[in-house]
Amino acid sequence: MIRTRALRYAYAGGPDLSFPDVSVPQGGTLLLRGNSGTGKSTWLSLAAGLLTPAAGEMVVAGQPLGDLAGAARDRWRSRHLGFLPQRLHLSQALTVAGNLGLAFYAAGLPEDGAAVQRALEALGVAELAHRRPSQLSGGQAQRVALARSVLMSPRVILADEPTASLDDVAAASAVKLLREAAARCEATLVVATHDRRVQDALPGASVYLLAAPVAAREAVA
Ligand SMILES: Nc1ncnc2c1ncn2[C@@H]1O[C@H](COP(=O)(O)OP(=O)(O)OP(=O)(O)O)[C@@H](O)[C@H]1O
Repeated sequence: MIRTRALRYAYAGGPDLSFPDVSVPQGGTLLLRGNSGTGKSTWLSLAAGLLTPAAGEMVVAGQPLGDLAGAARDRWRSRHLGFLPQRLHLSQALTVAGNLGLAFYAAGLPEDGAAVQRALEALGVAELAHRRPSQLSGGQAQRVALARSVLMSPRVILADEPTASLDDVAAASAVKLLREAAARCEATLVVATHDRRVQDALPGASVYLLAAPVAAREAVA
């Protein structure tokens, strides 16, 4: 589950962002919509505990994030959160399997090769385990990154613009994979996007529309 109340974030020298209150049950789907610059990536970073809000409360997978700091926050993120970033951040120095193994390292857990294999199989990319990320197509790399994000059976999966620069067929497939991965983990799924196609592919999602920050709205007026 995810619940926020009166959430705000202010970048130093940047806009003051206010977010609508959100409430999604465990296993539910949240679609964060909004034009470029409305704060979608910022909201995801707040939910991941990578940024600390200027004001307000955020509870993610039952954990009030304000109660966590430092190492405890990093441990919580590594164990309970799956993150599919817009830029996939796969290390070219490692194989596909090695990239997934890093998730265990980050969580302070011994590497579980069988779990890596299972995650790759579930996403249909097990035969790519020994390749380098540079040897993958865009769609294959996204599947690998998704396998990495669900490796720990997270309580929450955050996806940032998962359909950016994909054609209609690939976009529908990316959203379907995300939905299926979330269902397998019984995770809450959050998709942040300005892509209207995603909403059609996520029937039943709670939709929250982010508005432009106040300074930007005044600049347009
Ligand atoms: N590090 C930063 N310092 C100052 N301002 C920032 C910083 N990062 C983001 N911003 C500003 O905060 C606002 C929200 O940015 P954010 O990246 O969260 O939006 P977004 O909705 O994810 O955009 P996009 O769809 O283009 O990725 C924008 O006005 C952006 O310029």
